[in-house]
Amino acid sequence: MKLVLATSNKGKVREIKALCKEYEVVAYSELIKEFEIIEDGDTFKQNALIKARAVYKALGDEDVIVLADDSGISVDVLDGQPGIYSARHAGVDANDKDNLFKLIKDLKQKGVASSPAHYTAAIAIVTKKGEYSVHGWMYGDAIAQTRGDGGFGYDPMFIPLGFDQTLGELDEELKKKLSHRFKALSLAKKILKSLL
Ligand SMILES: O=c1nc[nH]c2c1ncn2[C@H]1C[C@H](O)[C@@H](COP(=O)(O)OP(=O)(O)OP(=O)(O)O)O1
Ligand SMILES: [Mg+2]
Repeated sequence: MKLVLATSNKGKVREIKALCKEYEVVAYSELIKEFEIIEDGDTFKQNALIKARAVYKALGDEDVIVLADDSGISVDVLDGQPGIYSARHAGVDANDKDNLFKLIKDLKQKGVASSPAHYTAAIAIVTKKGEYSVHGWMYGDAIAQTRGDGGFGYDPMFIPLGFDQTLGELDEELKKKLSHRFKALSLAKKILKSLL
Protein backbone atom coordinates (compact mmCIF):
# COMPACT_ATOMS: atom_id res chain seq x y z
CA MET A 1 0.00 0.00 0.00
CA LYS A 2 1.35 3.43 -0.92
CA LEU A 3 1.32 6.00 1.85
CA VAL A 4 1.78 9.65 0.90
CA LEU A 5 3.17 11.89 3.64
CA ALA A 6 1.70 15.39 3.77
CA THR A 7 4.80 16.98 5.25
CA SER A 8 7.74 19.08 4.12
CA ASN A 9 9.78 18.24 7.22
CA LYS A 10 12.69 15.97 6.25
CA GLY A 11 13.22 14.79 9.85
CA LYS A 12 9.62 13.54 9.98
CA VAL A 13 9.93 11.87 6.56
CA ARG A 14 13.09 10.06 7.70
CA GLU A 15 11.49 8.87 10.95
CA ILE A 16 8.14 7.84 9.43
CA LYS A 17 9.86 5.92 6.60
CA ALA A 18 11.98 4.08 9.20
CA LEU A 19 8.91 3.30 11.31
CA CYS A 20 6.69 2.17 8.40
CA LYS A 21 8.96 -0.23 6.53
CA GLU A 22 5.96 -2.41 5.64
CA TYR A 23 4.49 0.36 3.48
CA GLU A 24 5.70 2.16 0.40
CA VAL A 25 6.11 5.62 1.95
CA VAL A 26 6.65 8.70 -0.21
CA ALA A 27 6.71 12.39 0.68
CA TYR A 28 4.11 14.30 -1.33
CA SER A 29 6.92 16.43 -2.79
CA GLU A 30 8.10 13.27 -4.61
CA LEU A 31 4.76 13.35 -6.53
CA ILE A 32 3.77 17.00 -6.88
CA LYS A 33 5.33 20.40 -6.29
CA GLU A 34 5.38 21.45 -2.64
CA PHE A 35 2.87 24.15 -1.75
CA GLU A 36 2.14 26.23 1.32
CA ILE A 37 -0.48 24.86 3.68
CA ILE A 38 -1.86 27.30 6.26
CA GLU A 39 -1.95 25.51 9.61
CA ASP A 40 -4.60 27.64 11.29
CA GLY A 41 -6.27 25.01 13.47
CA ASP A 42 -6.50 25.33 17.25
CA THR A 43 -5.19 21.82 17.98
CA PHE A 44 -2.56 19.37 16.74
CA LYS A 45 -5.41 17.19 15.45
CA GLN A 46 -7.00 19.98 13.44
CA ASN A 47 -3.68 20.96 11.89
CA ALA A 48 -2.85 17.36 10.98
CA LEU A 49 -6.24 17.03 9.28
CA ILE A 50 -5.77 20.35 7.45
CA LYS A 51 -2.45 19.10 6.00
CA ALA A 52 -3.73 15.63 5.07
CA ARG A 53 -6.88 17.04 3.39
CA ALA A 54 -4.89 19.65 1.44
CA VAL A 55 -2.52 17.05 0.00
CA TYR A 56 -5.31 14.51 -0.69
CA LYS A 57 -7.16 17.18 -2.67
CA ALA A 58 -4.04 18.38 -4.52
CA LEU A 59 -3.10 14.83 -5.58
CA GLY A 60 -6.51 14.37 -7.21
CA ASP A 61 -6.19 10.57 -6.91
CA GLU A 62 -8.99 9.22 -4.81
CA ASP A 63 -7.33 5.86 -4.22
CA VAL A 64 -4.35 7.33 -2.44
CA ILE A 65 -3.86 7.22 1.34
CA VAL A 66 -2.48 10.44 2.81
CA LEU A 67 -0.92 10.68 6.27
CA ALA A 68 0.00 13.92 8.04
CA ASP A 69 1.83 14.55 11.32
CA ASP A 70 1.32 17.69 13.37
CA SER A 71 3.56 17.80 16.38
CA GLY A 72 5.29 20.02 18.89
CA ILE A 73 6.79 20.44 22.33
CA SER A 74 4.92 21.75 25.38
CA VAL A 75 6.98 23.05 28.31
CA ASP A 76 5.46 23.11 31.80
CA VAL A 77 7.18 26.28 33.10
CA LEU A 78 5.99 28.06 29.95
CA ASP A 79 2.37 27.02 30.57
CA GLY A 80 2.51 24.50 27.72
CA GLN A 81 4.08 26.78 25.11
CA PRO A 82 5.14 26.60 22.30
CA GLY A 83 2.75 23.64 21.71
CA ILE A 84 1.02 23.89 18.34
CA TYR A 85 3.20 26.93 17.57
CA SER A 86 6.48 24.98 17.92
CA ALA A 87 7.45 25.38 14.24
CA ARG A 88 6.94 29.18 14.47
CA HIS A 89 8.30 29.76 17.97
CA ALA A 90 11.04 32.17 16.85
CA GLY A 91 8.90 33.76 14.10
CA VAL A 92 7.11 32.83 10.88
CA ASP A 93 10.30 32.15 8.91
CA ALA A 94 12.16 30.48 11.78
CA ASN A 95 14.15 27.29 11.19
CA ASP A 96 14.76 24.44 13.67
CA LYS A 97 17.89 26.08 15.14
CA ASP A 98 16.17 29.48 15.64
CA ASN A 99 13.29 27.77 17.45
CA LEU A 100 15.63 25.64 19.59
CA PHE A 101 17.67 28.63 20.77
CA LYS A 102 14.54 30.70 21.40
CA LEU A 103 13.17 27.97 23.68
CA ILE A 104 16.50 27.79 25.56
CA LYS A 105 16.34 31.58 25.99
CA ASP A 106 12.79 31.28 27.34
CA LEU A 107 13.89 28.74 29.97
CA LYS A 108 16.81 30.96 31.00
CA GLN A 109 14.47 33.93 31.29
CA LYS A 110 12.32 31.89 33.65
CA GLY A 111 15.48 31.26 35.68
CA VAL A 112 15.38 27.47 35.34
CA ALA A 113 17.94 24.96 34.05
CA SER A 114 15.21 22.51 33.08
CA SER A 115 11.46 21.94 33.10
CA PRO A 116 9.16 18.99 32.64
CA ALA A 117 7.97 18.96 29.03
CA HIS A 118 6.32 16.69 26.52
CA TYR A 119 6.08 16.15 22.81
CA THR A 120 2.71 15.53 21.15
CA ALA A 121 2.14 14.04 17.70
CA ALA A 122 -1.26 13.99 16.03
CA ILE A 123 -1.41 11.78 12.96
CA ALA A 124 -4.25 12.26 10.49
CA ILE A 125 -5.16 9.83 7.73
CA VAL A 126 -7.33 10.88 4.80
CA THR A 127 -8.68 8.34 2.30
CA LYS A 128 -11.77 7.90 0.19
CA LYS A 129 -13.14 5.80 3.04
CA GLY A 130 -12.95 8.66 5.49
CA GLU A 131 -10.79 10.65 7.88
CA TYR A 132 -9.08 9.34 11.01
CA SER A 133 -6.80 10.75 13.70
CA VAL A 134 -4.70 9.40 16.55
CA HIS A 135 -2.21 10.84 19.05
CA GLY A 136 1.01 9.90 20.81
CA TRP A 137 3.04 11.57 23.56
CA MET A 138 6.58 11.44 24.94
CA TYR A 139 7.33 12.91 28.38
CA GLY A 140 10.63 14.17 29.75
CA ASP A 141 12.55 17.36 30.51
CA ALA A 142 13.47 20.34 28.38
CA ILE A 143 16.90 21.67 29.42
CA ALA A 144 18.35 25.16 28.94
CA GLN A 145 21.25 23.97 26.77
CA THR A 146 21.85 21.84 23.69
CA ARG A 147 23.61 18.48 23.90
CA GLY A 148 24.35 16.37 20.83
CA ASP A 149 23.16 16.89 17.30
CA GLY A 150 21.07 13.80 16.55
CA GLY A 151 17.37 13.91 15.70
CA PHE A 152 15.86 17.22 14.60
CA GLY A 153 13.97 20.20 15.97
CA TYR A 154 14.07 20.42 19.75
CA ASP A 155 15.75 17.01 20.24
CA PRO A 156 19.16 18.39 21.42
CA MET A 157 17.41 19.97 24.47
CA PHE A 158 14.99 17.14 25.33
CA ILE A 159 15.77 14.35 27.82
CA PRO A 160 13.18 11.53 27.73
CA LEU A 161 11.87 10.30 31.07
CA GLY A 162 14.17 7.62 32.52
CA PHE A 163 17.29 8.78 30.63
CA ASP A 164 20.22 11.14 31.35
CA GLN A 165 21.02 12.13 27.80
CA THR A 166 19.16 14.24 25.26
CA LEU A 167 17.62 12.90 22.07
CA GLY A 168 20.51 14.68 20.38
CA GLU A 169 22.91 12.32 22.16
CA LEU A 170 20.90 9.09 22.37
CA ASP A 171 20.83 6.56 19.55
CA GLU A 172 18.17 7.19 16.87
CA GLU A 173 17.02 3.59 17.40
CA LEU A 174 15.98 4.51 20.93
CA LYS A 175 13.88 7.50 19.85
CA LYS A 176 12.16 5.17 17.38
CA LYS A 177 10.86 3.07 20.28
CA LEU A 178 9.84 5.87 22.65
CA SER A 179 8.68 8.76 20.59
CA HIS A 180 5.33 10.49 20.34
CA ARG A 181 5.53 9.75 16.60
CA PHE A 182 6.17 6.04 17.17
CA LYS A 183 3.20 5.80 19.55
CA ALA A 184 0.83 7.65 17.25
CA LEU A 185 2.02 5.61 14.25
CA SER A 186 1.44 2.34 16.12
CA LEU A 187 -2.23 3.32 16.42
CA ALA A 188 -2.32 4.66 12.85
CA LYS A 189 -1.14 1.25 11.58
CA LYS A 190 -4.22 -0.40 13.08
CA ILE A 191 -6.38 1.99 11.08
CA LEU A 192 -4.32 1.42 7.92
CA LYS A 193 -4.77 -2.35 8.27
CA SER A 194 -8.54 -1.91 8.49
CA LEU A 195 -8.49 0.09 5.24
CA LEU A 196 -6.98 -2.70 3.16
O1 LIG B 1 10.35 14.40 17.21
C1 LIG B 1 10.61 15.62 17.28
N1 LIG B 1 11.83 16.04 17.65
C2 LIG B 1 12.15 17.33 17.69
N2 LIG B 1 11.32 18.34 17.37
C3 LIG B 1 10.09 17.96 16.99
C4 LIG B 1 9.67 16.62 16.94
N3 LIG B 1 8.40 16.56 16.55
C5 LIG B 1 8.02 17.81 16.36
N4 LIG B 1 9.04 18.67 16.62
C6 LIG B 1 9.03 20.13 16.48
C7 LIG B 1 9.66 20.54 15.16
C8 LIG B 1 8.82 21.69 14.72
O2 LIG B 1 9.29 22.88 15.35
C9 LIG B 1 7.45 21.38 15.30
C10 LIG B 1 6.57 20.62 14.33
O3 LIG B 1 5.78 21.52 13.59
P1 LIG B 1 4.83 20.96 12.42
O4 LIG B 1 4.05 22.07 11.87
O5 LIG B 1 4.12 19.75 12.91
O6 LIG B 1 5.89 20.42 11.35
P2 LIG B 1 6.71 21.19 10.25
O7 LIG B 1 6.16 22.58 10.03
O8 LIG B 1 8.14 21.09 10.58
O9 LIG B 1 6.45 20.32 8.94
P3 LIG B 1 5.00 19.98 8.31
O10 LIG B 1 3.99 20.91 8.92
O11 LIG B 1 5.16 20.21 6.84
O12 LIG B 1 4.71 18.55 8.62
O13 LIG B 1 7.69 20.57 16.45
MG1 LIG C 1 4.10 22.86 9.88
